[in-house]
Amino acid sequence: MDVEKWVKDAIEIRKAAYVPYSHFEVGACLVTKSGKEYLGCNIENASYGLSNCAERTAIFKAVSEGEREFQYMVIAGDTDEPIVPCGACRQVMSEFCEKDMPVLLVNTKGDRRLTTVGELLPGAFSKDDM
Ligand SMILES: O=c1ccn([C@H]2C[C@H](O)[C@@H](CO)O2)c(=O)[nH]1
Ligand SMILES: [Zn+2]
Repeated sequence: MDVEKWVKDAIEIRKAAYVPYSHFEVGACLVTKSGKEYLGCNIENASYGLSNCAERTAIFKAVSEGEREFQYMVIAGDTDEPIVPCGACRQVMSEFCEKDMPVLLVNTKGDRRLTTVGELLPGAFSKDDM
């Protein structure tokens, strides 16, 4: 567990964010059980609703490369309190990550809040509900 590196990398990847509309840079570091990092940033669009959050960018990068087993996620933003993920990202995290997977929410000042996928979206809709 190299949490300090994952935090550093989540903060750093914010530089890649494409945010001409919100100017709000977000970074995410998703770590596989084998220890590989997938980094994501938010990518906006002139058609605002098509924007993709940093968390989903990281998850979709990993899944599209064949990864399915994840151990940890860090999400970073320049927020007063540790950043919180949106509802869409909570649902996508629930699809691919175990409920007890730790999610570390951070800001650039160094504040941190450790939570889990299940705590972020209790009662998530899943394949068992169909
Ligand atoms: O946890 C979050 C919250 C917001 N955003 C993005 C979406 C949009 O590009 C910008 C403002 O909402 O921040 C993320 O990427 N992750
Ligand atoms: Zn989101």
